[in-house]
Amino acid sequence: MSSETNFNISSLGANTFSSPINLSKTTGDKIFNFVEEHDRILADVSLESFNTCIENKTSPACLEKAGPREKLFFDSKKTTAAIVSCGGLCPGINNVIRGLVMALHYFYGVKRILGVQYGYEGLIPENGHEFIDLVPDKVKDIHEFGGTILGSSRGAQSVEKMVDSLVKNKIDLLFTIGGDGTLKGANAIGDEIEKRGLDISIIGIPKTIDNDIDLIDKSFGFETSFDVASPIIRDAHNEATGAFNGISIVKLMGRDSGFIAASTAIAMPVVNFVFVPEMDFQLEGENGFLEALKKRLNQKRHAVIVVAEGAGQHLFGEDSKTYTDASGNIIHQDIGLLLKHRIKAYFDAEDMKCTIKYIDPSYIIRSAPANANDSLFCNRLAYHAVHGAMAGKTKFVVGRLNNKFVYLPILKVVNKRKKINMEGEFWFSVLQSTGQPFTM
Ligand SMILES: Nc1ncnc2c1ncn2[C@@H]1O[C@H](COP(=O)(O)OP(=O)(O)OP(=O)(O)O)[C@@H](O)[C@H]1O
Ligand SMILES: O=P(O)(O)OC[C@H]1O[C@](O)(CO)[C@@H](O)[C@@H]1O
Repeated sequence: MSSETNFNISSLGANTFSSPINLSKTTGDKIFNFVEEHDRILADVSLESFNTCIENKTSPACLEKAGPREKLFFDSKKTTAAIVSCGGLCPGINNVIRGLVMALHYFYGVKRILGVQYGYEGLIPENGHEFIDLVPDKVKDIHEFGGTILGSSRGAQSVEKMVDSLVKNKIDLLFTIGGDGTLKGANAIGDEIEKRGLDISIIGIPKTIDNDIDLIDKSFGFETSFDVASPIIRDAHNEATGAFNGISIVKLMGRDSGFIAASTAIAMPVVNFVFVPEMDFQLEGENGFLEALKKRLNQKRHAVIVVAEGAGQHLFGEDSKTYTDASGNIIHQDIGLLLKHRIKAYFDAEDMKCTIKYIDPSYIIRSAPANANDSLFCNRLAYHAVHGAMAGKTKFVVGRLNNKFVYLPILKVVNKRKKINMEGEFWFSVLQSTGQPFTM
């Protein structure tokens, strides 16, 4: 940022709370200077020391605690904010949008807040998606609905054109709500802004139902996903017990990480087998899954199987064609259907009667409204995102880490995906709950 003007929030008169908040009490006396902060996090802290810092739960000195700052970089009277949501849907996006608008409007008095429609596409004028004016009245009830009132999209857009659009529309803050693709995009926009020497802040609010964003404790919407999946598993169990050798297969989302499938299995402990992308398993052979399933049916006469969409892709063979979406993400083949067919063929060959039901509730789960805990979480994320933005920070994400809300450089969380540790105690809890063999 070129200018070093610091606005003191109490002198802005922007606070509409009836009793003014004593910011120095809530923040301590630390005053952040935009340029120094930016350089310190992105240049001076190596990934290695950053990671050590994260592992050090007692005093993570290099992690910057989120929250209001005593001095602000942006003058709220002249500030324009924009919000964009990209990638797949996820419970809680509307809560985040609502939280951002409310915090910007009521806490800081930012009156010009623009909603960008249909993801990054909406920042390219040729696409013809108009901005929406976001005011408290417009967003006050949107937490009741799943999805995103702004719409979303996948697919590459010109970073230069997006920055041109930010400049043309006098946007000072861009809040991006999305997964690792969106965050990489946000960082690229931030780089272009830096190259041009502009005073625009780019903020990321990590969104993915898969919970695969690295470092942070959890992403919003994840908890709702297994909350919504749990009664579906209960019903799948009813289907399985309703037939002799009844088998229910439920496919849940999880492109690269199986957190939804694994967490659902623990939350609704009627699941007998879980398959996640992180695991290797065989269908055939003495120690393979089909033998284990036969054993289970002979003992209990029913079985419930939960499979993450990215699991078992090796079973399709190396020659099988892979498809990608508009953003280049792999679209996995239908593992639920493959399991159904292979199980049926196996038991036919064994001359063993069975009834198989295959249930795929993926999109129903993803488009649900946030549960209470996620609603609370989304609100907190939005609140902290606004404070970091108004203090002049850029190219950062807000997230909860070791139970504290912190600001992290975008680049640190998109380095790799978070995955289930197959040697870790979380996975052992899954094995304990399902009773499935350690290896198959
Ligand atoms: N390196 C990048 N530079 C610029 N834009 C990017 C980059 N990577 C991804 N994007 C853009 O970010 C947007 C969202 O990406 P993507 O479709 O992969 O979803 P996502 O944010 O990863 O969410 P989900 O977890 O639902 O997949 C797309 O418009 C995509 O083109
Ligand atoms: O079909 P869509 O909307 O492209 O999204 C599917 C993908 O979205 C995700 O939920 C990530 O947001 C993945 O688990 C899944 O592969």
